[in-house]
Amino acid sequence: MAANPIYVGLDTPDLARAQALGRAVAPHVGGLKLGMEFFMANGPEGVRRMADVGLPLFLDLKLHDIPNTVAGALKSLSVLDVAIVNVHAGGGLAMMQAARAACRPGTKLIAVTVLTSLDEADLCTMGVFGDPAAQVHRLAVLTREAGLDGVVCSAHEVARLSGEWPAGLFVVPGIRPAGADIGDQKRIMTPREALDAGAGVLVIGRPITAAADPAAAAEAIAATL
Ligand SMILES: O=c1ccn([C@@H]2O[C@H](COP(=O)(O)O)[C@@H](O)[C@H]2O)c(=O)[nH]1
Repeated sequence: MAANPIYVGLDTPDLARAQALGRAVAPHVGGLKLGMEFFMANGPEGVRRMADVGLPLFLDLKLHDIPNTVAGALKSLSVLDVAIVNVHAGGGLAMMQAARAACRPGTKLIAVTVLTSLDEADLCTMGVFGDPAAQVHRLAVLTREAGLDGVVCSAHEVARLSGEWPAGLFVVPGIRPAGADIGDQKRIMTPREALDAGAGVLVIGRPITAAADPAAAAEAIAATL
């Protein structure tokens, strides 16, 4: 999608910190990802302020509700010129179709399949049995049927999905440079491996934002790609 596939996850409620981080890493990345933590604190105006950094924005709100409600949320968000927005594929086909119809033209609409913080044992506790890859695949097929532009998945599933859906956008979190702290992520891969597997966007948060020098961390990761 982007020449530089790195989107930095700015998980902070602090607008000034998000702006400072965004400006610091801007020369080394392709976009910025704003999630619930940022949006709950700063709202649409915060997103507009982050647009001033001059990079494409991924608004990672993971909308998940009945079709009418998700469509309404996307209509409200359509005042924002963001590159990517998302819903949860677990909301079902009708919800994703309603989201597609309501999404601002020009904004890529993608769906989260199985969170990268979940492994096979976690899925088992929710009554989903077997390798996460099977559930990711089921939800990606549903997402494509609904007419969305791509999915969020881990790097472990992206090779199969990108082979079957050549035009799809594959956004991959759970990215960890070798030796980095894993934190709460479970299905991880290095930036280089994820890119080679078929990722279009690499979502990288703490390995960059928690580094002593975020710009240097972003530059070092970009140099591996
Ligand atoms: O399955 C998913 C979907 C979204 N995320 C988001 O990506 C970043 C990852 O941050 P790290 O600090 O690199 O772990 C974070 O904002 C998540 O909300 C995800 O990790 N997995």
